[in-house]
Amino acid sequence: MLDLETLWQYIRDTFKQDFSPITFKTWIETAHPVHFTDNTLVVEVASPLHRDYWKQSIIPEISAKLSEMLATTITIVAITPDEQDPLEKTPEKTSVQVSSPALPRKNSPLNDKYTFESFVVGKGNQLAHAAALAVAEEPGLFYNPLFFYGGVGLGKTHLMHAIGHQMLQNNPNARVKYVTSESFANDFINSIKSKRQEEFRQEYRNVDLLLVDDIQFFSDKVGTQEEFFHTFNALYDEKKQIVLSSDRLPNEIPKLQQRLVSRFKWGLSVDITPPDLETRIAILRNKAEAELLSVPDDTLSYIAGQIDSNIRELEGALMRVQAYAKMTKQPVTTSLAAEALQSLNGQKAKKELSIALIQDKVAKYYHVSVADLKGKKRVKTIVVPRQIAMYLARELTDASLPKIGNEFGGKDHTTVIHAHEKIAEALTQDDELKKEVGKLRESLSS
Ligand SMILES: Nc1ncnc2c1ncn2[C@@H]1O[C@H](COP(=O)(O)OP(=O)(O)OP(=O)(O)O)[C@@H](O)[C@H]1O
Repeated sequence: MLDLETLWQYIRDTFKQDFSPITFKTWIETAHPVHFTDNTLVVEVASPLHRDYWKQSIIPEISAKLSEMLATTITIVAITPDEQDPLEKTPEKTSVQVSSPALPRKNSPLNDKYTFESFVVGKGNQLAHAAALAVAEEPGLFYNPLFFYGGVGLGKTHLMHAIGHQMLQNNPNARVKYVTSESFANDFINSIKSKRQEEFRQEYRNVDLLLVDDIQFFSDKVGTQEEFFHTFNALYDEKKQIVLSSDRLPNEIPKLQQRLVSRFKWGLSVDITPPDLETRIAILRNKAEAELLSVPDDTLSYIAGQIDSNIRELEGALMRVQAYAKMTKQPVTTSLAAEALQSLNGQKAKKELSIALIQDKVAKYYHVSVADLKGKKRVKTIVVPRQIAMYLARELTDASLPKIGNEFGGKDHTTVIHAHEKIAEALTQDDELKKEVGKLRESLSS
């Protein structure tokens, strides 16, 4: 049976790919599903302007897509917050639906697409995948907490949802809660404002599995960290499974309390690194199959060769090729893919010269962390890579000196000038350094 949450998630997923990010953000992200009864979906939109646009443009698109995919007609009605929900027959219902706004999200639903079945295992994520599966099968037993870390768009969220799905499949009564760290923080703050802290605690502590995504956003949030510390302890003591994700290791998250850092290390921390070409091709093939697209193998290889770090971008590229083929009414071929991705490559080239990328490459090359490059440590093993990264940022980007200083943890522009001079000078004398910087330059321009 199709329910409101599943249907809405489906609509969001589909249109996130079909619409441009700005369209998606403006029209879909601002809307909320209200009711789904008798094949009629009521959606609350932000304003009369939104409603009119929905009527004219969004509803016909969604309806067409839904009837194609579900082989049934779904009527969609858009209303503004001031308008009466047409499906609401009794006043009592109002109080059920529009309960106090204090704790708006009870349970962020899991994304149906993010399962173990749809996850392609390769070198970069093998360990993370195995740990995820172990935790899903035996929650609270092996690795508690399980901590995923790694770059953007590499499948951390996907694996977290997969754990949730698997656990529910094994035990449909399991209480699974997935939130981003920001939702956790918002819920916590709202609970204080509305004096519902007890309710908040019940919600977060009476679960069998708590998944908290992107916990790097806890940095700086002192009160939230305090509350999370107690949530963590309560769950841990009850042997309930905790799974966390971040773009870096716990001890690299700025301003994360030491006691949280040490607790996060109690279990297993496992990183996810960018997939190799073979894995990228396999991911694309899976995606093409799931979306019922027919894409020749050499075209999949071509697309996989174009984007080598972020799987979200990789999937986006495939969708772009598909949309381009549809628009120009041509079959998907490698040359068509090359045409479709041309502008993307332009953007990529620009992005390759971003300071963040320079920092990333330099950090990896010298086996230090990006946090160290941005930090204040004065040991030589960090100072030299930091100065090299600043030098390259000055040489290879158009960024101003203050901007570069800012990107290095808020340093003064004179520090950047000093670093640049120092390395420029050293390069005239030190052949080894010259070689290293040459290699870095090369890797940044490839
Ligand atoms: N191994 C994989 N197999 C199939 N799909 C994958 C794999 N890894 C990532 N994806 C897909 O790539 C997209 C991005 O993944 P996800 O959102 O999980 O990344 P993330 O690491 O959580 O990123 P962020 O740091 O931005 O939160 C998703 O659509 C996901 O399904």
